[in-house]
Amino acid sequence: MVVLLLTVTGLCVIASLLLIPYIRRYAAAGVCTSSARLDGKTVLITGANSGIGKETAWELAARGARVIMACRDLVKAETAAQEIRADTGNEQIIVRKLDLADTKSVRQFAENIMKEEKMINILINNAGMIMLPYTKTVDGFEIHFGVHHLGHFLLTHLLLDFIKKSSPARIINVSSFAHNFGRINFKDLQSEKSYSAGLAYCQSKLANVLFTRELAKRLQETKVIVNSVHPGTVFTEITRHSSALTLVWKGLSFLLKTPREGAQTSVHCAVAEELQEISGKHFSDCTPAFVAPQGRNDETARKLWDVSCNLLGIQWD
Ligand SMILES: NC(=O)c1ccc[n+]([C@@H]2O[C@H](COP(=O)([O-])OP(=O)(O)OC[C@H]3O[C@@H](n4cnc5c(N)ncnc54)[C@H](O)[C@@H]3O)[C@@H](O)[C@H]2O)c1
Repeated sequence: MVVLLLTVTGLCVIASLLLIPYIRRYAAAGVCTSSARLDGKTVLITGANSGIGKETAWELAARGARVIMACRDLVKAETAAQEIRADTGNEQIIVRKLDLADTKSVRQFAENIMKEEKMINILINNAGMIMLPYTKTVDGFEIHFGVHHLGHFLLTHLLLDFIKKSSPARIINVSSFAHNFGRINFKDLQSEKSYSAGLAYCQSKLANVLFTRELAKRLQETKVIVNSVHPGTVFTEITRHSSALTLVWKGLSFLLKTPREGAQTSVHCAVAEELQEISGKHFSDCTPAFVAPQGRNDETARKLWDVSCNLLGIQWD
């Protein structure tokens, strides 16, 4: 019994030590130090009406960018846009409807953007959620995989030629440290045989890392770079679907990053001059970060790409 208790305590201590760098608020280490301006550039951010996305929009608007906030809820998005316009004095904040859980909405959105806009210099695939009970997207995909991976995969595919024409350009996929606990279960990608909301989240965040890796390879001859990001553990409303997780988040809030701090790594990847040639990497606290072995597997990345194309009925060579 004593041995068991000591072992469990020891494991908890080791786990805490390993996790501390990922949950602790880095007052200085995680701040984007670049002073690059984005006047004349256009940025598109998904899920920009709250949390990390909203603060990313604020930061990039303050640097002079035209910011397109791609959101599900137009009322919330317009309220957030008004705040950003008032705070930054930048009137170029555009709100557009996008539901990543519906491929028709993604297609309509991309079509409208390419008609309305002259360029997209920075695409930030940020929208997300966690701990939903088993839910399917409009097209029948498991919600975490469908929104985080397939929705953003399709959006990027549809906009890529337009982004290439706007280059130099950058794509940022907001993933998570949670990718470390993920596995791509090709035998049950939609978690129909067994479902765990946590594992579905981890699988989808691993998919973000693998997508980044494969896309970077395919963009080698272009002036478009793509990187993934762990924003830190951030006190946002992302826990809204789980009251237990919301309690934990509130209890730990003094340790967690604020949304503004959580936006820093996305901002860094979007603007830092020294990243102009850096692609296919993963960042945390504005520095290159560890990628789990399953996130570095080229065969899995290629297979996931092909399977994603099949699921979405698209050709993307
Ligand atoms: N908060 C954290 O600790 C943390 C840690 C690691 C990674 N992340 C990632 O950061 C990103 C932003 O999360 P956040 O913490 O700011 O949460 P948040 O809930 O504040 O913001 C997520 C946004 O995504 C939007 N969204 C969700 N589903 C959508 C859909 N189908 N179509 C369009 N928009 C949709 C929401 O409306 C919301 O505006 C997510 O990808 C999340 O996985 C967050």
